[in-house]
Amino acid sequence: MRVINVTLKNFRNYQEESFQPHQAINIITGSNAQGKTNLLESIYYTFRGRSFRAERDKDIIHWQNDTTTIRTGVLLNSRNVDIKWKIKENNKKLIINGIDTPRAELDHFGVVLFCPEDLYLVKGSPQERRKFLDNDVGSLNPGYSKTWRQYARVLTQRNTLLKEIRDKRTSQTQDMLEVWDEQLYRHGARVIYLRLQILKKLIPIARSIHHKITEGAEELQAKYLSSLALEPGLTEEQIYQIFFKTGQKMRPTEIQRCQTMLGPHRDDLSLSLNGIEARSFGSQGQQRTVTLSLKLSQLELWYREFGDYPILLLDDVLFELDHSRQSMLLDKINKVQTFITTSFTGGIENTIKGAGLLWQVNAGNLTAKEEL
Ligand SMILES: Nc1ncnc2c1ncn2[C@@H]1O[C@H](COP(=O)(O)OP(=O)(O)OP(=O)(O)O)[C@@H](O)[C@H]1O
Repeated sequence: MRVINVTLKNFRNYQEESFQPHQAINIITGSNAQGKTNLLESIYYTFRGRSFRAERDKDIIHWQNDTTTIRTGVLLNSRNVDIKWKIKENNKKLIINGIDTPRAELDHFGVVLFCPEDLYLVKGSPQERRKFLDNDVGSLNPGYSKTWRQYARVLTQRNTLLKEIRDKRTSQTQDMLEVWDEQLYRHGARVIYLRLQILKKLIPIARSIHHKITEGAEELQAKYLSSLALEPGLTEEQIYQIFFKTGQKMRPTEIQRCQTMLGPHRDDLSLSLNGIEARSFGSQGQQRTVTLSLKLSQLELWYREFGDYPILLLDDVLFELDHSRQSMLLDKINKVQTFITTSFTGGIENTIKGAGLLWQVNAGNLTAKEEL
């Protein structure tokens, strides 16, 4: 998969910009606050239909305008695809090859992002790891995002109903709750099942990459921690049955607390190095390496599943890695179209000679600086 061209109109500080990236490595350089990350954000938005850092779509629209468009030409399985997003404050439209298209069509386009905030995946709260499960792990199964959205909708509605029942503000009885429970258990079991299926393939790849990066010094262990008591190897139906039984017992407490206490929104991923929890005991460098192994394993698994590599976006992270990790990363991505932002190239131009293009961003204007 490859981005052939990008045209931005009123996207962040880009009023009108168009460029044809290199098929391999694109290094986007420039001083602080010029628009390097904005550029990566536009590529990420193309494939995910949302930003990785803006809470609201309004924030990505140029301040003096009310609409932004991102138009991206992509080569996917030898087919040219024209993806266009037209985004207003409260309304966005996806047009693929000139036709209005549902967002789910994008599940077939792969993008992996590695940015400084990803370090929280190891050292942050369980919520950060759930973000990883939903955005990164989930993207490896077309269909996951739809299931997750269905679950999230049911969860919100159920929590509202729990509160209304507790406050006796509703004539709806617990029968109504049963309707939501059924949907919660069904969608929730599917979310957990899909997560487990993907992790079963992803974790061994991450372990092997981590072993290689650390030259055998560290063994990475990753384990899904569920709020339900789950044995390994369960079917989706078995997970549903367990969710149903445990959920029913938990109901009185849930009404009291107005909260759904069990389900994938309460789950976590445990990450350890040589048997020691990476979150509390890993050094910054070790935590960064775990994140790197997990990101690289996504590239690899995407390739195994779909026969092609996704697009890789590295936002300000390459130069935070030590020299051997940088080399390992550059070595792994030689078949992957990559966009790297940095305000300091650190001589990388010499390492990747012949395999890319150096770009310069200045106040929302992008120019190709030199062929590497
Ligand atoms: N909606 C918007 N409209 C216009 N300009 C915006 C908008 N949102 C952000 N900007 C501008 O974009 C610039 C920041 O761009 P970006 O985050 O891409 O910087 P960067 O080049 O990656 O910087 P750094 O090296 O510091 O990370 C800032 O100057 C900011 O004022």
